[in-house]
Amino acid sequence: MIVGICGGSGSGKTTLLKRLAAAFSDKNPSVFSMDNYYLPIEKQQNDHNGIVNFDLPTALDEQRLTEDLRTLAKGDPIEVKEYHFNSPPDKNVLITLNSSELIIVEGLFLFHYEGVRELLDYSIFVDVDPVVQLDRRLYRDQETRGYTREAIIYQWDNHVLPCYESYLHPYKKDASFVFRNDHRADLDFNTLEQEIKAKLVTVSY
Ligand SMILES: Nc1ncnc2c1ncn2[C@@H]1O[C@H](COP(=O)(O)OP(=O)(O)OP(=O)(O)O)[C@@H](O)[C@H]1O
Ligand SMILES: O=C(CO)[C@H](O)[C@H](O)COP(=O)(O)O
Repeated sequence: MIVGICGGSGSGKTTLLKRLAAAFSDKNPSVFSMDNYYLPIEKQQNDHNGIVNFDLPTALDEQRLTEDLRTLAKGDPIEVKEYHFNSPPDKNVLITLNSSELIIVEGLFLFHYEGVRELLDYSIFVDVDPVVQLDRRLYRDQETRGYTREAIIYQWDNHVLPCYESYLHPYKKDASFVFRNDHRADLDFNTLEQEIKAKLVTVSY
């Protein structure tokens, strides 16, 4: 069974993925991020001001992501290069990921990529106030990426928000579960866990 976690930047996709992986540790789930499929910087598109826009579906290798998910769904292992924003592509570590009866993947464009969407047995949309998301992004990008506040706000207004409107929000209504990642997160997590448990009984590869 493949569970896909989608949601805006800083909404809490990775946090939810880790929490689900821990809750279903008895299944030894395969977990990974769409971020591993970012194309190298020279293949990224610039906006009208010459600033790289990482928030476009073309920023990633959609075909390879789709093929890898298909391979995992068949029960075969895949090899992926783990993506780290600040490290050059040749420094990214190649890891082998074994398949499992439970595969959990997170990423911005999972629902937008049609081939990926069709492979998902269960889809989760992580929903949180955009003000909170921007706060988290300001913290992350200043602390770990060394961006200025001005650069982060520019990216937010010109790349991240338009991306949300075009490639994320339209799919929210069709998600199997909308996870409210605020004071209701624990409540929603309990419901979500039960739903996935029930679904696991009906879906198997
Ligand atoms: N329910 C929550 N309460 C408080 N903080 C949270 C919650 N969920 C996530 N966070 C925090 O918000 C930040 C972003 O979360 P996370 O990394 O999971 O988001 P993401 O959608 O994967 O985005 P990114 O790829 O930018 O990290 C992290 O610092 C995480 O610890
Ligand atoms: O920073 C980026 C890629 O590294 C992109 O701008 C994207 O918005 C990140 O999304 P997320 O916060 O969900 O990883």
